[in-house]
Amino acid sequence: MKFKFSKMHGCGNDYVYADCTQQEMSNPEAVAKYVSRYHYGIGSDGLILICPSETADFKMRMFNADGSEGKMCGNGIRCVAKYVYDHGLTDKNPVSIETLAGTKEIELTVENGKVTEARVDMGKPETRPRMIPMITDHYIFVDQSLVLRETSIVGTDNKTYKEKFFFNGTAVSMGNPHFIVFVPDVDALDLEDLGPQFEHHKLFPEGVNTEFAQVLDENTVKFRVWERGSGETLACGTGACAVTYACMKLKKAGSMNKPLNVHARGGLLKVTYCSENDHIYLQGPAVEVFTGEIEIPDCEL
Ligand SMILES: N[C@H](CCC[C@H](N)C(=O)O)C(=O)O
Repeated sequence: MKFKFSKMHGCGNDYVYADCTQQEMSNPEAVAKYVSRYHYGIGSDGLILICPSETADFKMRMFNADGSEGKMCGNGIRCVAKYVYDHGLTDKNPVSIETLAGTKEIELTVENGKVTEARVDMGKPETRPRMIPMITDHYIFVDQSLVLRETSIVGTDNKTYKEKFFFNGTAVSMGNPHFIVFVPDVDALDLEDLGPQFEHHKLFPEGVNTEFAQVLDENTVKFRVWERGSGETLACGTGACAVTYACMKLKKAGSMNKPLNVHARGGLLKVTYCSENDHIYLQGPAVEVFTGEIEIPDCEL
């Protein structure tokens, strides 16, 4: 199977993008696994398809490195908007893109005919447990935060994890599930060890993206992320929005209608909570690195 692709990233959260406006791709789950392998494929956090839509200008389908389909991708949707504008598929600005988490509107910043950054209306954050989804039996809430105390957990992958860990976190959905844990020093964490324990915790029946956040001052927070289906990535757009909402809800940082500076390992995202419509707005760069064509042996699919 052969297809043309564009390699793009938002703050280092990189995906392989395939233009499927003329022809759909069969078994994208298998393609996502192949292109994400860092030494045998192209190397990426996953695959994003740009598809036609009956209800919006375009549709985005995103697949994590393990082939699982995500409902929304904040860094990815900025790159989709850049792709369709730069490659002449549309001259609209703003552009609307349908996702499994609803249709999003993206305002483009254009310099010399190319999109350099974009601002996404990410919609409303959701914190009701059953909407995350999160099963909160046997857990307690402490001042709106969820306190996990486990002697040992068996994950949804039936592995038994760490004898004891204790975290105080907050769950927010941006159309996909996030659990935000505030820590004193994100750089001191061993995410390879911690990440899977949250991702596969029975508390989250559909898995979870986990952000470890460190407040630097009232206008600045930094975070690392262990993404569901992709592991640690250099940035997570929906995660930055979830972190911003958690910071405001717990009065740790940020203020309404003013951008919070959210530093991911791969770059800076500016996130604003608008009190007028309860929507969160995500602003950040979108970069096309190179284009190419790849032939994937049928035996790999
Ligand atoms: N791993 C996520 C999808 C990608 C989100 C992230 N890359 C972003 O920029 O929002 C999930 O399965 O819900």
